[in-house]
Amino acid sequence: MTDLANSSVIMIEDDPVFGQALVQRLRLAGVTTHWAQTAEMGEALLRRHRPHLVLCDIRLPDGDGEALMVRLMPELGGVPVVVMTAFGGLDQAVRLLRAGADDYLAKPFPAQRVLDKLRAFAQEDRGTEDAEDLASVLDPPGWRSPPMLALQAELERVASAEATVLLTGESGVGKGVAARRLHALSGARAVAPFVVVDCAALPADTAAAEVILFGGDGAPGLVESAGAGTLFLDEVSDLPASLQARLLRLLEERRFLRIGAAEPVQTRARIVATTNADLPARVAAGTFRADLWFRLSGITLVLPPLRTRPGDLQDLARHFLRRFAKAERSFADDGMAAMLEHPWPGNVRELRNRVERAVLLADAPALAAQDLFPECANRAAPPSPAVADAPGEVATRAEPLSLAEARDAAERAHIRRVLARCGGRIGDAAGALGISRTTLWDRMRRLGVSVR
Ligand SMILES: Nc1ncnc2c1ncn2[C@@H]1O[C@H](COP(=O)(O)OP(=O)(O)OP(=O)(O)O)[C@@H](O)[C@H]1O
Repeated sequence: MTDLANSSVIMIEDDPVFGQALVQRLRLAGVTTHWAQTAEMGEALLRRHRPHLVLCDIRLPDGDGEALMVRLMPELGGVPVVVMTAFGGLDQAVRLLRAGADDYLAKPFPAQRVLDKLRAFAQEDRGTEDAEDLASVLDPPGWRSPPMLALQAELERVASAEATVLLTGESGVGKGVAARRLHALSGARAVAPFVVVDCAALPADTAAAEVILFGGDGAPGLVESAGAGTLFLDEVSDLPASLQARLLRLLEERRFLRIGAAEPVQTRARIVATTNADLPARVAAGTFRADLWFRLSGITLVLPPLRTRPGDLQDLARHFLRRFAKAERSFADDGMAAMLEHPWPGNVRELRNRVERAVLLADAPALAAQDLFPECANRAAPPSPAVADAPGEVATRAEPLSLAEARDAAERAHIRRVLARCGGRIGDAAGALGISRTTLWDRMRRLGVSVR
């Protein structure tokens, strides 16, 4: 991935001027950049996307970037985190490095430094799974059931048209994958860009959002960057009212105005939007424009929930197992039975996360129900294995653990398990844990874990 066209960054930065300049520069380099201006928005973005790099400012209007990162880093699965500090924030940056962040940049810094880091991290092969997911766009696993074959046929039918397509379905069901599949099927369009607009993450400030979408100050926006490709409006129901009007005009006239420009620009991009919200209900409630809904929903394709596709579930589970397991692993009979019974409220995303976690935590080669659904095992036989693994210190105490103690105990137990699985080899364990060797040593020292 030294070519940055397939890479993505989530940036959490509240300074509109610095943030916008950086976003534009990264996007010009072909990096898909999601920008959150608050800690809350950043957390929402990180729960939905696995970027190749997280850039996080330390001071945010609604909280502390340090606390946010310390809380989320364990869930990021090895995605590198680079902290941005203003003058005077060095102490916090150092604390974050100790807590597992990968690097820091002291502001102001040129955008090129971020691009260099992206390349360097990519060479360390610490990228995330989304790029691999893209590879499966040509033949998506778990698209064999009758409803998915019907969806595939519909995508093929509408692929070469220009018409706007709306993809609906529950969260995590694979709407993003379907949008990429549509793009890949669309002939000449497939070699043009596929540009993602994360509608939920556009800045609340309309002018700033308009610059990102339509461009300004001589720089193109996302609509223009899509060229003759696909403009993918993810979670379009989250588009603020002011931007709904601009989008409607774009759909009707196929033209837009760069901010501050006099001449409109024509777009040849095809628009594909997704939503997991009930848009007609939003229209009825007056929070989504009826005319925009009408324009968007001409061709609406619905992705069925995973619980209605048991055959696909098995295919997908095996796909994720192959992807996350380095050694030979399988599903135990009770593991597969439990998966077939589970209602999968988080759909394919939940399945992916459960298999990934089970591969890392389970000791036996065959993943059992308790590895895939540890919350059920814990309910049946408290205390949790993670806590019981930390002898004396916590398991025998009568009063409840503080959050920090519980986190340390779980982390300590997990590091011990992974180290044991890797035969005590620090490099392998760090790789499996998605952290650097230095970070692992540091954590082991702090948590009192030794290599036996
Ligand atoms: N058929 C598939 N093969 C491999 N991975 C898949 C497949 N379908 C979905 N995924 C993975 O599941 C996760 C969720 O998929 P995706 O983002 O497309 O869902 P979504 O319906 O757009 O979710 P949301 O509405 O929450 O944005 C992603 O990591 C995606 O790569």
